[in-house]
Amino acid sequence: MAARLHIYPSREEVIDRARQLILDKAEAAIQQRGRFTLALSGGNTPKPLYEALAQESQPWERWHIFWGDERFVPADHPDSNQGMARDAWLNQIQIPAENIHPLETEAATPAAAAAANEAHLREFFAAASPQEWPRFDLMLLGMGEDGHTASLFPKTAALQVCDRWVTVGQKADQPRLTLTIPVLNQARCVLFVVAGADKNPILQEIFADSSAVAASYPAAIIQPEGELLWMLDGEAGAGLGQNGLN
Ligand SMILES: O=C(O)[C@H](O)[C@@H](O)[C@H](O)[C@H](O)COP(=O)(O)O
Repeated sequence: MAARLHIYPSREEVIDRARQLILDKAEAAIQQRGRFTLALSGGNTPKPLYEALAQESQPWERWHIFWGDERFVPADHPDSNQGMARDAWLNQIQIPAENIHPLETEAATPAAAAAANEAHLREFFAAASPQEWPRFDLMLLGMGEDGHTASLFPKTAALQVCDRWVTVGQKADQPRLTLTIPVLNQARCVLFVVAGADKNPILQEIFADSSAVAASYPAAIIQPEGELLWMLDGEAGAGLGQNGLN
């Protein structure tokens, strides 16, 4: 499905629109399937979104929270994506502990952690065969200045992994855990939330350049069968047309 791109004047409005979209997707998923499976992104951009969600009144017992990626650090480490989302949101709401599915980093090595987390996901999604893929209701993603998303960094081996659900990403010398491209592309809806002028050059390449280089950026490789929505603030989206949301 083609990307729908919308550019909002301010970062605050992007966060508010993203919040509303998440609530809309949650309501629909719960009505249709009895639960809402949401995978979170890390970094700085989504923190105010998580803080806004902490103010909502929702049937949290129907929500299941996952992460698209995680730094290979303990949950109480300042770099932990899990830790950031718990502090900003999950510790403020009545959600059953078993509904929170972090990418655990307790294994001895990143590869062992990737395998252990994949086993948990396969059990949750009741995957009957190795060829099955999980279908998250909503995959929330950010994008780095280099075009990475989740912990899928340009020119890394993780981009070639197409037979696993979870693999090891590599940011320079920092190992990470990340869902793989096939898993991201299986999501019913992928929502990129990107803000700031520093992201504009790479967005110009991704959206205004049909070259193979632009298509090679990890964020550009995310082409789900379901919905693909980009929500940008004015700085990130400067010079880009918009074809999207009302
Ligand atoms: O673990 C992470 O850091 C994220 O999952 C990563 O993919 C993030 O979305 C981008 O790096 C953008 O980060 P900012 O929002 O901080 O710019």
